[in-house]
Amino acid sequence: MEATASVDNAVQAEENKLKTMKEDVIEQPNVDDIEGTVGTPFVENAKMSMRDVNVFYAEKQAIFNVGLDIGKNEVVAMIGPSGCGKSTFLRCLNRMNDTIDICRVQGSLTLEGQDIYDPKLDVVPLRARVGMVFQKPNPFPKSIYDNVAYGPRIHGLTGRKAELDEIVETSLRKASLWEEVKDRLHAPGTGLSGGQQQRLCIARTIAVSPEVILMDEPCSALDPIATAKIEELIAELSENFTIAIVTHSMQQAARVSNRTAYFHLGKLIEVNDTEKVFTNPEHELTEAYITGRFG
Ligand SMILES: Nc1ncnc2c1ncn2[C@@H]1O[C@H](COP(=O)(O)OP(=O)(O)OP(=O)(O)O)[C@@H](O)[C@H]1O
Repeated sequence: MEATASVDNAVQAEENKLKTMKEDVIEQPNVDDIEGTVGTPFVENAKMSMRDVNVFYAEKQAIFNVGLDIGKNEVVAMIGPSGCGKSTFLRCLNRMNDTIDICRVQGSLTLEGQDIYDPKLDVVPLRARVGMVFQKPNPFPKSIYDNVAYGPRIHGLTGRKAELDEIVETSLRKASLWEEVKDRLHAPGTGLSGGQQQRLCIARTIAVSPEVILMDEPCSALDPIATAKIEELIAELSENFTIAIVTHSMQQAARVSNRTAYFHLGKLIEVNDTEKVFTNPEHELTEAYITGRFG
């Protein structure tokens, strides 16, 4: 009898727990019901300014009226559920979406006041000024040296060997890779570990002296130690560069960024100082996301 009662109690306790959890879960809102962005999407010393940005893949709209500034030497993290448009928005910032035929970008997007969608603007120098590091490290099938020297060569930054050597060394140092590779600069870049390859890709981006670095989930293919190295590096890089990073990891956003932008269903819901977003979010959707309560 006693044993049955204690089983009943345990079952009841479990049911109560499930009920409370269910009450905590919130339903996905209708995209049409979300209006505007709360917090501080705009800053005074903006390096890049985006206003009324709408993005379509053929007929399907992926980004709705997004307005956001990225301040000089700031690290802005973009977070949100899968498919909310983080990567699409990031790729607008150096016209990477131009490579997708069905993608249309509308709105105003400027770099230091210059319209980056001006039809007269050449995207090659734009992509040097606004460099990009991808999810999966993608070194060229060339030596470590040539990976880093590639950009300066094609952009004609220097024709002199000594200067190129200097750019390669400085870029590898800034990417915290120099000590690990200085004795094998002519070995293939693809022979490095995943974390080293990603730092090589960062060195390659830095080598053309970008002003802004876009990072699209730069650590998602890396182990925790390699991830920690890249996160440390992001903090160092922010002294000289402006950085926008898309990440699935809320811990990573909290560790590396100054401001965090929360996207949901293609809308920018909240932008605030990172500490505020993770400790005292202004919008209920942000709170639901960071506490893992989406149904
Ligand atoms: N090349 C494409 N063609 C058509 N639709 C696309 C394309 N790329 C993205 N989309 C759609 O646009 C929306 C936003 O996708 P996006 O990849 O920007 O989201 P995300 O937040 O970065 O997602 P994830 O976190 O899963 O990478 C999604 O509905 C996606 O299916």
